Amino acid sequence: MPGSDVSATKPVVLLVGNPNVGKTSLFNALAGMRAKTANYPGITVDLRKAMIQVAAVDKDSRCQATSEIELVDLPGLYSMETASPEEEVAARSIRGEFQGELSRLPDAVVVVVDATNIARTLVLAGEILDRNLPTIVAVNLIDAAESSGTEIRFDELSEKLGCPVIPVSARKARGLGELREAIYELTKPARPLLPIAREPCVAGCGGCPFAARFEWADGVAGSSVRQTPGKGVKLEWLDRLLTSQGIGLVTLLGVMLSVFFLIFSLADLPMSAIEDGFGWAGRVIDNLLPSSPLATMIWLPIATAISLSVFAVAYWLNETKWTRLWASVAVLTSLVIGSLPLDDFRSLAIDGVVGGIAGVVVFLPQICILFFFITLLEDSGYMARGAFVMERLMRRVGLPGKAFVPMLSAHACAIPGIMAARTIETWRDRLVTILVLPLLTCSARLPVYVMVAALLFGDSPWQASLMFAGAYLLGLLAAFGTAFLLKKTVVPGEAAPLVLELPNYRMPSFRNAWFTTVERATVFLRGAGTTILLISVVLWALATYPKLPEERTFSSDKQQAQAALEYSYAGRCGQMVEPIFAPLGFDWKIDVGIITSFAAREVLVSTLSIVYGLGEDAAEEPAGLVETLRRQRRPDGTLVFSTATGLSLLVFFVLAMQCLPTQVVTKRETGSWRWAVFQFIYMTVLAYVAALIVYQSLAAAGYA
Ligand SMILES: Nc1nc2c(ncn2[C@@H]2O[C@H](COP(=O)(O)OP(=O)(O)OP(=O)(O)O)[C@@H](O)[C@H]2O)c(=O)[nH]1
Ligand SMILES: [Mg+2]
Repeated sequence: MPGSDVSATKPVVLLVGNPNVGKTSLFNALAGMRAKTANYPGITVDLRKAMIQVAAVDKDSRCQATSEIELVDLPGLYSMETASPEEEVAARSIRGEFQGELSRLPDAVVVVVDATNIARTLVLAGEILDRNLPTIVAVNLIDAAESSGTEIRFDELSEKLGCPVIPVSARKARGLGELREAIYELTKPARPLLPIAREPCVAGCGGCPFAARFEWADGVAGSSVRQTPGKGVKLEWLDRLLTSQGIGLVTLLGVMLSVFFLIFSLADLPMSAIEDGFGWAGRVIDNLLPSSPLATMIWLPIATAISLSVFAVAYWLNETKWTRLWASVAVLTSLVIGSLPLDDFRSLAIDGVVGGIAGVVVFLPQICILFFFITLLEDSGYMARGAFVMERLMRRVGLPGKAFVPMLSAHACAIPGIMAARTIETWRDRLVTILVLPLLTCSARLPVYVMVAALLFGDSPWQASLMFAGAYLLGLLAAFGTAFLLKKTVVPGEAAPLVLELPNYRMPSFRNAWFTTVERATVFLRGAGTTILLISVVLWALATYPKLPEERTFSSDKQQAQAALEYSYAGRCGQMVEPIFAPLGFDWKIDVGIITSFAAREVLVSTLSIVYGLGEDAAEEPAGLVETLRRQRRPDGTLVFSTATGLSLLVFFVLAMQCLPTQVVTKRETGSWRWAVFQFIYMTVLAYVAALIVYQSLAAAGYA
């Protein structure tokens, strides 16, 4: 957790409010952080802390006085009478009962309310004010309120509430200085005790306290908020359409299809630029390494010299502690350089390292474009309408409505999705959600989808995006089908419905979309530079050694390269499992990719890049991954990547469980390996059978 090295003596200030009022956005703006925000409720499920400076001009001394406070972002809650675990996290912190670091009453509470919906979001403020904690009300989203013609008299509001009221806009960074000042005043050491000039918010109600609170909030809002007639945009008709069973579903499909179309029409240019870049890097390395026979002879002493100097630098680096990791990498590299003959080293650098990394990184543009648009959609409020449409279908198959947010996160990666399933109250609902989440398309599958789309439908962005949408849909249908089967067999029961308040439409923030995209890209590149790089080097070694005996001769270089590949460990291994995957249309080189991709799915593309790259004739014009794959032929002369094989490979990757970290998290969240093993067997068998059906039926129809 960021900033957890917090001293207990600093004042603790809580950010409290209804879900989706912009608490996390305000937290990010005040603390300079980038925690996840989105325009639907239930994004924050745990508390998050940061130390921030608050300051004010001291009235007596007339100097700027500063102090440090601990700001805590909480999950949203509607009332102190909580309904779900994440609301309970927030309520306990307010009551000062939270075990661990927050085990005392907060020094101040900032209640965040939504300027576009004051009456509803003030209800909680009333409840907090009745607790007599030092409170500030921050009216957020004033930018949105202004543009919809809502006028708020903040002085009057402050008088009615009996506490400071600060208008802010987390998005536009307005009012942050005033808020900091107000926090400073409330938390400064010698703070005078403020008399409470306010009637308790539920005074005089003999009946239902909830009704009284709503009435009170309506009264306060009614007297201090004015709506300019005709200015606010009423979009109820749109919501009726977007959440209806028919049009809503069609719209959701259309929106997703358009995003996929954008991916394929925009990514072409950056993708070929990256491909060219790696091609250029390969040529540079090739030219840098000496190639004359004499140089080959003296390579060993040169390599030893390079190796020793790298080692010396590594040793020196090791003295400073933080570079130990890099020093070990350098030592390892120096050993490899020193021990390889020149030609092998050339192949390792060009085919193994550059080829392996290039195979994955070329798909970066697609991933960036996807996340950019999805974040914009989330922020606009549209995704919450999508949730509404999906919720009805989900409940029918036994998935709880609350599974929607985990399902949305699982489209980046199953692991945060499984963790987000913690918000689901009942064990049955949580288990079903956890078991089906890995079937949804995570970003590790994207390179495989894009590769197949480029192979089969390289010239038609429309067909490519349809295929893409089909793959997403297949994952979703498989998840629904599995949930339904589970409901009928292993974990029977009815799922709980979701009470979801539709958030207002908001102008999406490009800044937020940009940062989310950069974050996803960084995760992806870090993977390419570490895991994928390591696997690529190991795979290169397995596909290169043992070498063909010298005495064997071949009629062409291409034949020799093929024979060498078949003779290697990877080749033998691939040929051994060939009979298992042959009915799915895979040749033994794809099988090597299937085996390595159980480490991480995207390793398939780097593996294919290396294995097919090594089998190429060195004299032939080098090509990018997709072009290389497209020209591969089987021994009988037919294309390896026919429509049947391509789609069978795609289906296998949509459905197979090929992610060890996810399994570990499933084990942790369900408390036993039983469910992780169940998930693995179930998904792998499903993937095999589905790919088998796809290949055999397409082959029968003449597409093999
Ligand atoms: N226009 C505008 N939008 C804002 C502002 N503050 C937040 N938002 C948007 O409101 C949405 C919700 O923001 P969050 O910060 O995730 O809200 P939250 O209160 O933390 O939500 P939960 O964690 O789900 O309770 C996001 O789409 C934000 O971009 C603002 O000042 N102006
Ligand atoms: Mg939040």
